[in-house]
Amino acid sequence: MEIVPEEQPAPVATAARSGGIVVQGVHRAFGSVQALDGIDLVARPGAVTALVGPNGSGKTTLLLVLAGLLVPDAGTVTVGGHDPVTEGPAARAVTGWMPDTFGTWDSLTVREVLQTFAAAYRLPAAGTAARVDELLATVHLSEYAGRPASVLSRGQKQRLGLARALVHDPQVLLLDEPASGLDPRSRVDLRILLRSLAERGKTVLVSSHILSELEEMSDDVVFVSRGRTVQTADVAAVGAGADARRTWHVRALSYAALSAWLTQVGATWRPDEDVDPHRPPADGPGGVLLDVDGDAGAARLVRDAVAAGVPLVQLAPAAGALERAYLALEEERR
Ligand SMILES: Nc1ncnc2c1ncn2[C@@H]1O[C@H](COP(=O)(O)OP(=O)(O)OP(=O)(O)O)[C@@H](O)[C@H]1O
Repeated sequence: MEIVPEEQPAPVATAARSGGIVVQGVHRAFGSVQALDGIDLVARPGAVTALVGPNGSGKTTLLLVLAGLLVPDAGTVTVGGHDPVTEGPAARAVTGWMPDTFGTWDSLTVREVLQTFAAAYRLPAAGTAARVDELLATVHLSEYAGRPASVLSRGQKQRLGLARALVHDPQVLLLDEPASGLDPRSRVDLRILLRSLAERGKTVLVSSHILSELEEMSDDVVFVSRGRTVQTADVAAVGAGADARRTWHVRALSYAALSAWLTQVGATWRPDEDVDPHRPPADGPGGVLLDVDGDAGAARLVRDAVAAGVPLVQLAPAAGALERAYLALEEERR
């Protein structure tokens, strides 16, 4: 039985004990580049945790450490209750890993790729065929089962990589940019699949630059920069900054009426990106970007615009909550 010292903070101890991920003070350098510089992270079982940070901030390096493919220079790591360095086989048995790029598996069919991984994880041969069929159906590759894996498109390869990561029904799933190359339908499928895995108690850690997508599927978010964690947050709480001043897209059936009214009431606005500021629509529809104080301010805007006869058709935040939080953090760190 694994013993977690009592003095550890509650979320850390819980995540370590119950099949989550715990990273504490991890360092890893490549020559003179300090890719991880004391990073900390907790990913809970039963939740999707988003790993967010600029290019080169250490996300892939961290995921490689968690997958047991890179040895950290310092710090401690627990994945599904095991240390990937000292308990490699046990950690790998509970970990599914989807890298951002794949090899080509030149001589194997799509089905054989999954059979090979099933054998590597020592799944009982009797159940393998059914498991492989189930996974191929999950990632919508059944019709490609007999085709060489090397001829798959980029997005299809991503989906095969996801099936590969799931082959042994791992407790912990590590996904590096899983949505890149996926078409819109496959992105929705990915989101639904990751949510359902979390609901089954799995620990899902996913890195991506598509913040709107992460916002829809994640429970927690860990922002990293220069190899360190800069903030950890509950995604719902990030979205709850309802009082903050932010930019909205506002669109009306008459751009002229909208812009004239906003000017008259002294609002801070500018033409939206699809409007040519030198030739604004004279009597057609069009939109503006408008700075408004909080959700209450947006509600007042709609009320006043309608009362003034402006034919409003759309009011939407110009960026999602996660994107705003990310940009604000980046701004702070400049
Ligand atoms: N094998 C390597 N050899 C040398 N430097 C490396 C190696 N792998 C990563 N690095 C460096 O470590 C830093 C972190 O890289 P990493 O790939 O972890 O970032 P990332 O956050 O995943 O970036 P991206 O969002 O662009 O995928 C970068 O400065 C990168 O150049």
